[in-house]
Amino acid sequence: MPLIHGAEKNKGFSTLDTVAYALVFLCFNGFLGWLFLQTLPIKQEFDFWLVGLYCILSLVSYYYFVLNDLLASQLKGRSMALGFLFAHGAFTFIGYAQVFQMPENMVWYISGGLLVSAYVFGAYGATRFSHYNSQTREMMRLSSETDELTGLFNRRHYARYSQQLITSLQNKSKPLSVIMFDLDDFKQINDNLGHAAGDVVLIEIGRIMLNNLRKSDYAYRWGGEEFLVLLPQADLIAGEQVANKIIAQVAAATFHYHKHDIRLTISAGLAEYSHQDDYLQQTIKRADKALYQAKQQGKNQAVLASDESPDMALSSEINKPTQAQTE
Ligand SMILES: Nc1nc2c(ncn2[C@@H]2O[C@H](COP(=O)(O)OP(=O)(O)OP(=O)(O)O)[C@@H](O)[C@H]2O)c(=O)[nH]1
Repeated sequence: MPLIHGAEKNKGFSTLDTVAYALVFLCFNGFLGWLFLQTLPIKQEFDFWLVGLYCILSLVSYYYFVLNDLLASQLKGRSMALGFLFAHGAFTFIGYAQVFQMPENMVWYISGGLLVSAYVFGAYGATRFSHYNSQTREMMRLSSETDELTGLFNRRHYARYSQQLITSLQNKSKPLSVIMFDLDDFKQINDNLGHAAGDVVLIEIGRIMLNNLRKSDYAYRWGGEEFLVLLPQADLIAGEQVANKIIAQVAAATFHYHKHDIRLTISAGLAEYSHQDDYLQQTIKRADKALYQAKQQGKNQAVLASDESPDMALSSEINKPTQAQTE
C-alpha cells in the first residue's frame, strides 16, 4: 500500500482536441442540416419520422459528446464520440438516400463504410472510456481516504482496511506495532502565529512521518494534531526505533512560516497488537494511554504501553526542546 497517495494523472483530451472535435461535429451537422432543408416540405410520413429521428440524434449527440464534454473540460473518449458521429452519419445518410432516391448500391457502400468505422471507433473509445472511469473511481476513492491537509490516510481508510490488515497478519502470525503521536504544545503555535502557521507545521510533520516509514506502513492523521502509525510486521523494538527517529527529526527541524521559524516536539505512545486482542482499536487505546504517559513524563518522548513495559522503563527521552518554541 503506497504511503503517498495519488492516481496516475488522467490523460484526458486537450482543449485543442475538444475544439477540433466540436468544429468537425458542427460542420458535419451543419452540412446535414443544409441537405435536410432541401428536402422540405415534407411529403411523406416516412420523412416526418426521419426528421424526428435526425433531431433526436442530433440533440443527444450534441449534448453528450460536445456540450457535456466541453462543460466538463474533458472529452470522455474522442474515439467513442467519433464512433457515435459516424453511426449518426450512416443512419442519416440512409435516410437522405431514401429522400433523394440515390442508387441502393452507393447508399449501402457509403453507409456501410461509415458504420464499420463507427464500430471500430466506438469499441476503441469504449475501452478508453472504461479506463477513464476506473481511473476516476480510483482517484475518488483515494481522495475520500486521504486527509486533505497532510496527504496521510484518514479514518475512513482505517475503517475500510484495518480489519483486512489484521486478518492478513493473523494468518501469517506476524506482529503489528501501533504508534500514536501527538504534537506537543501545538496550541501555542496556532495562538501565536495563527491557524495557517499550524497548518504548515502539520503538513511538514506529515512529510517527516512519510519519510521515515516503509511503503508497507500506514500513516494516518488521526485527529487535529494526532497521528496514528501502523507498522505491519514490526515488533515493539522496531516500532520504538521508528518512533524515536520521528521524534528526533521533529525536534531537530525548524519549520518556516513567513518570517517565523517554528520549532516544536512530538510525543508518542506505542503498543503491539496482540492476536488475543479482539480489535485493533484496543491496541490503539493502549497506545493512546502510553501517549498520555509520555505527555505526563515531560513530552518529546516515546512510551511503550504498560502491558509491554509495566514499569515504563522503556520510555526514551530525547534531549531536545520540550516546549513548542516560536521565534
Ligand atoms: N492549524 C491547525 N490547528 C489544528 C488543527 N486541528 C486541531 N488544531 C489545533 O490543535 C490544538 C490542540 O491543542 P491541545 O489539545 O491543547 O494540545 P497541545 O497544545 O498540543 O497540548 P499537548 O497535547 O498537551 O502538548 C488546538 O489549538 C487546535 O485548534 C488543524 O487542522 N490545523
